[in-house]
Amino acid sequence: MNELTIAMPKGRIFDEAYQMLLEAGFNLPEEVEMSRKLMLEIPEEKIRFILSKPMDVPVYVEHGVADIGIAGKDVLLEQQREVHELLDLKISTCYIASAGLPNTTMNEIAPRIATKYPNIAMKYYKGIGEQVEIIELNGSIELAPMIGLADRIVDIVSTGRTLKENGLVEYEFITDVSSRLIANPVSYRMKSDRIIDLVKRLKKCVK
Ligand SMILES: Nc1ncnc2c1ncn2[C@@H]1O[C@H](COP(=O)(O)OP(=O)(O)OP(=O)(O)O)[C@@H](O)[C@H]1O
Ligand SMILES: O=P(O)(O)OC[C@H]1O[C@H](OP(=O)(O)OP(=O)(O)O)[C@H](O)[C@@H]1O
Repeated sequence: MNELTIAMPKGRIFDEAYQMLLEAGFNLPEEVEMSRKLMLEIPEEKIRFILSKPMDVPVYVEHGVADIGIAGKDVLLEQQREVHELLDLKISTCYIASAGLPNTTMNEIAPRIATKYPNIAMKYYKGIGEQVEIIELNGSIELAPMIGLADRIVDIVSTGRTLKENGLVEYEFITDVSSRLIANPVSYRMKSDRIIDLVKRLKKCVK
């Protein structure tokens, strides 16, 4: 049996994704002590996990150092990497929307959009025929309209709490997001038995 290297996102997605693998019948330690270890070997299952930043999962998979990975659709849409998307796990669901201060219109000449997702935002505004200036930020995106840096933000909404607590309102829904199982195209051919088995088992656990 081939060994499978799985790139797992640390943070929000990890627990749900790991739980799904347990439900799919993989013999993994129930309590993953969240040590500082970035690589976890599970010899009984011939699985090795690498724990990475969510944004980096597709990088490891595209380069083939991980055979498969679990990544948010937001990250996949933003990066457009050469990976196969095998299954929608329907976990860590949220959506991407535009938001801003209430009752405001966008500056007509060069509206400014703050976001962690420059490609998604640019594609969206191009699609609706708006020419915008993108301001890329790495977090706390909601600050941008509050302090006059941008007319709108394009960001993830889950409960809506961050928008609300910062006095912002949602303007346009852009796209739904959930976590996906992705594979390196070469691994998919070379380790097809293992990967197809994994997909079949996970498919049964999708809720
Ligand atoms: N409320 C949410 N905010 C952000 N991402 C969410 C949310 N709900 C689900 N997700 C999913 O989780 C992923 C981000 O996970 P997480 O927040 O752990 O990482 P991150 O914010 O990119 O990492 P870091 O803050 O460590 O740089 C997203 O790519 C998205 O698919
Ligand atoms: O609708 P909600 O449930 O409030 O979730 C949405 C918020 O969560 C994420 O931020 P995160 O906590 O990752 O912080 P950061 O982007 O500032 O790092 C996202 O960028 C929103 O700000």
